[in-house]
Amino acid sequence: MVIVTGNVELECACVPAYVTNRPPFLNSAVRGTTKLGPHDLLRLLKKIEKDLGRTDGIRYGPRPIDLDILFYGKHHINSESLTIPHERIHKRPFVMAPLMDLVRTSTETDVEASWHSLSKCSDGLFKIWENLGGESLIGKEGLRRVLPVGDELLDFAERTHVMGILNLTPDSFSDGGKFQEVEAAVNQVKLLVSEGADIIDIGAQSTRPSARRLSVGEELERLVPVLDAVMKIPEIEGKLLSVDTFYAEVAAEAVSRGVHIVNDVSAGHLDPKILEGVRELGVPYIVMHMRGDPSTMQSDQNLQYEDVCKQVASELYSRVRSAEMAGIPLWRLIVDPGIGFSKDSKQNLQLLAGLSSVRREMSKTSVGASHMPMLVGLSRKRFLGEICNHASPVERDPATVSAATSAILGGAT
Ligand SMILES: Nc1ncnc2c1ncn2[C@@H]1O[C@H](COP(=O)(O)OP(=O)(O)OP(=O)(O)O)[C@@H](O)[C@H]1O
Ligand SMILES: Nc1nc2c(c(=O)[nH]1)N=C(CO)CN2
Repeated sequence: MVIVTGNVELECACVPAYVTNRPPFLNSAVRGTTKLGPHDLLRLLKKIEKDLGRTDGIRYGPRPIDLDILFYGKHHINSESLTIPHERIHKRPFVMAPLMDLVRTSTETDVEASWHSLSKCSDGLFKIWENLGGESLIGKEGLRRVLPVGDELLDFAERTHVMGILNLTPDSFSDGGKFQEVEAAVNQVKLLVSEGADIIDIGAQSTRPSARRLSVGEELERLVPVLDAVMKIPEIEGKLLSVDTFYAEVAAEAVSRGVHIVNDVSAGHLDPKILEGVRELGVPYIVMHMRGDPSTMQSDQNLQYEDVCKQVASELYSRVRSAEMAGIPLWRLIVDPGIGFSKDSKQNLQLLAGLSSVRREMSKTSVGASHMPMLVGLSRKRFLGEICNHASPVERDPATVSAATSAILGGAT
């Protein structure tokens, strides 16, 4: 397992260290496995830098890309051309920040444990990060956590973004049937944009428990004409589009037609090709929590939780990990607790009221997972009516209802 860090020149991201009269840089870190030895890996990185236009220039000076090896397994290397761990990790917040997102809190493997012991501080990487200023540095001194999407770098910490939902499903439980006609769908998108939507999510497959599963061909037949028409309207300029699909082929077709984000309610479970497909597409991926599939998600077994927040957090994290292992970097993932998917009304409320505890639970496994943008889909879900409905059979603990309501109103994500 190796960790490579890189930064590319950008219009806006982090203020660079060392040389300040150059444009800001986007910094990131990835972990992966390689058959290359450390020096061969360095040679490959140098070749990539060169292929991307880097020429020999001033040390620490401007460059289109810089790739460094931070760790290489448990190895400690000190040769003329290579020092591992990289000598300056501990001095650089812009390296430590993305590195911390990768390091798990419980060191599950010898290799990860060695990264802490090889670092220049006997208390390990977490202490180094804390000494530099830790999480308090984010948002200051030019250091921002961003999600690259389309031509933009979204800073989800800045404000809550609103997603408008367009269902092209005649059998959908909410607005089913209304927007089959392209024109009606386009008008609905215009309305959503005028009402403040930042992202438009288009789905052609119903995830209702009793819905018949559409084939790839059927889904595309519903989706493509609308998508093509929506892409042409001026109102969509500057907005993001996501496609709600669990099929790799639908995701690829939608992205080729201009969609920016793939929203997969199955988090990779329903089509074995989707994780790899999304990796190749290089777009953000919404990983939603659900047990089973839409036809089994509300079974008694799938509704069994001892602590819904804890279990959703840990099951969601394992999907995040699978996505990462399939090659989708953490910075492209958006997590979603899956309100209404394998949860009953009480569990939906507990989850909504406990969104911050979902994050806390995730941070116990991985610092990075706790910082991911979080999507919460509430639109017209049945349990919302039950919050207000006094005749509801749902057991309503007033504190839970009140916390859930403020989560909804306050944009807790
Ligand atoms: N862990 C490492 N990763 C990458 N390069 C390394 C490492 N250790 C030593 N080097 C050597 O450092 C040399 C200069 O690297 P590079 O051009 O990336 O420097 P820089 O970007 O100016 O500084 P820095 O690497 O501190 O960001 C490389 O040619 C390489 O031989
Ligand atoms: N990510 C995500 N996708 C969805 C959701 C949801 O809550 N989250 N709800 C849906 C139908 O209700 C359909 N699609």
